[in-house]
Amino acid sequence: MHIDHIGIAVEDLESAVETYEKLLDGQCYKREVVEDQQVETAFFKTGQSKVELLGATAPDSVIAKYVAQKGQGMHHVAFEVDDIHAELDRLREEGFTVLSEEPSRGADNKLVAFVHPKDNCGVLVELCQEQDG
Ligand SMILES: CC[C@@H](C(=O)O)C(=O)SCCNC(=O)CCNC(=O)[C@H](O)C(C)(C)COP(=O)(O)OP(=O)(O)OC[C@H]1O[C@@H](n2cnc3c(N)ncnc32)[C@H](O)[C@@H]1OP(=O)(O)O
Ligand SMILES: [Co+2]
Repeated sequence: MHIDHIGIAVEDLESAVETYEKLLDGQCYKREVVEDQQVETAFFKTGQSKVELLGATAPDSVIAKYVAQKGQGMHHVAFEVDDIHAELDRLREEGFTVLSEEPSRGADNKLVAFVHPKDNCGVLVELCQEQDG
């Protein structure tokens, strides 16, 4: 298991991309809309991990709700795993609240699922697994 990315909720994706291009002295290498999550993502490489900027694509997106309540900032940490189904079963058995029955399609050709922040010392955790093809 390793940290795949940190997710940062932003108000205005264009302006956040400009800021992070300056901050990290590098280009955003990928932009992708993920309809299931009602977000647009912008990715930056930082060594073996990534920074994922997240802008809402709809007023009822979880990102719009988060930014309205807490303002822009760190939204989640994502751990890449080899077998997301096995890992979710293990976490359920340990008593963690997994936020969906099944993983769904995330950005960057990954399957993703989330664990409630109340179980992780206030941090929303994403698990992700590379999909074939
Ligand atoms: C692009 C796809 C994918 C990828 O490939 O990387 C992504 O990253 S998608 C990212 C966006 N999607 C998600 O976050 C999906 C999972 N999240 C959820 O299901 C919800 O956001 C939530 C975590 C269940 C919270 O939703 P809800 O219960 O409706 O929100 P509330 O506003 O009522 O909050 C309840 C409680 O939880 C605290 N909270 C909410 N979000 C976070 C957060 N990101 N980090 C830490 N804490 C969070 C919120 O403050 C409330 O706390 P209390 O007020 O103390 O009750
Ligand atoms: Co993410």
